[in-house]
Amino acid sequence: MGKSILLINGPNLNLLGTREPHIYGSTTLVDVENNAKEQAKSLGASLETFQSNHEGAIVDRVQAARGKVDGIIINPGAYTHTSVAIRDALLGVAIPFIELHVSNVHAREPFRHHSYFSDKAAAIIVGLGVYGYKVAVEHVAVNFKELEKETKAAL
Ligand SMILES: O=C1C[C@@](O)(C(=O)O)C[C@@H](O)[C@@H]1O
Repeated sequence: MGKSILLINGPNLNLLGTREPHIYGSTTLVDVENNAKEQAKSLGASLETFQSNHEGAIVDRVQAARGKVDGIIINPGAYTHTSVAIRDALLGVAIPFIELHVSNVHAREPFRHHSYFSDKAAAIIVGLGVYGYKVAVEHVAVNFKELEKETKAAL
């Protein structure tokens, strides 16, 4: 059966395409989400999208995914650097996730260098622009089962 994927974008990513385009590019979130859905479909997977500027709403959405989703792709936006609550939600539902950043956070302000997600993420994608979403969808749709097996074997 095809994978079920949840794509979550955090605060201010609704402004993608218009927000600081020199950093985040000119593709809008609607384009990113539609492309991701089409791509998932072409790989035999299904993909739902969620964007919120509110930490608790993201926690609620992650909790609602419990038992229903094979993998989460999350760009937590600024919550990357602050949110123990979203980290705990992801660990609580035990769904493997990919952490994604459009920009290379490590080449930016020092406060962006720390992430509450990276040590628990199955993979981290930074600095590929919106192309990162394409890589993430392909990885979850095609490779995630293999990855789970490898991770379990290594434990
Ligand atoms: O909102 C964002 C977007 C971001 O997650 C990125 O996609 O590059 C990087 C974060 O530091 C920032 O707060």
